[in-house]
Amino acid sequence: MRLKGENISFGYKKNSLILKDVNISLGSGEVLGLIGDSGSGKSTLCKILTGYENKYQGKVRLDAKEIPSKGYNPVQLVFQHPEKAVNPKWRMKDILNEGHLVSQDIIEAFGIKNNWLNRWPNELSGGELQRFALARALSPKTRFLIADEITTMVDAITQAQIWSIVLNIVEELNIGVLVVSHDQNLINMLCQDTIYLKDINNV
Ligand SMILES: Nc1ncnc2c1ncn2[C@@H]1O[C@H](COP(=O)(O)OP(=O)(O)OP(=O)(O)O)[C@@H](O)[C@H]1O
Repeated sequence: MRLKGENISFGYKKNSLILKDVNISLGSGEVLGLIGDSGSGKSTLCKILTGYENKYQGKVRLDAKEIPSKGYNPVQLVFQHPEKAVNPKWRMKDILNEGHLVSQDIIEAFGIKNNWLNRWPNELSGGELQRFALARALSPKTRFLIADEITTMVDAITQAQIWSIVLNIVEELNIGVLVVSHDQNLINMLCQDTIYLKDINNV
């Protein structure tokens, strides 16, 4: 399976593009890096690839098809701020199992402790919350993971731990991953290939 963005152009305002004719292609089981200056549109491209932003020009295709707009999204986005991706009025066990019942294997792989499950989101650290966000995103129905600065908020040891867990799971499930980061060393360590996004308004 292949996720492709073809000739993607997008601007938040009329006559002011942020992305211009961007092409990106990610296959099952591949780990692709996306690097670029701050403001070059990396997060915007992530939202387009996952269907959260749909007023763009160009095509996003999963094999030859559009990403389904209803039901489970096989292209899952996890971003830098897990606290913004969860309902603050839900307990962690409900957040975790919102889309599907997350397997015990995945819960254990992410080191999610039993006593975290009854807590509210504001009772966990950013790194702990991110483990929940990733555990629920890596469902058996997920085909691609768009990882937008997912470990920027944690220390180097936790970063290495989280990525090692993610890479094991995506390998097992043959999921393709887009790794978005400012950190060239991290990208070099994780990715087989990298694409660079230029800030088209600052060249
Ligand atoms: N909702 C929005 N409305 C208007 N402009 C926006 C919106 N979101 C982002 N932008 C602008 O679009 C540009 C690209 O933002 P984006 O977050 O995609 O960049 P980025 O490459 O991910 O940046 P960073 O590395 O700093 O996170 C920036 O100039 C930003 O100010």
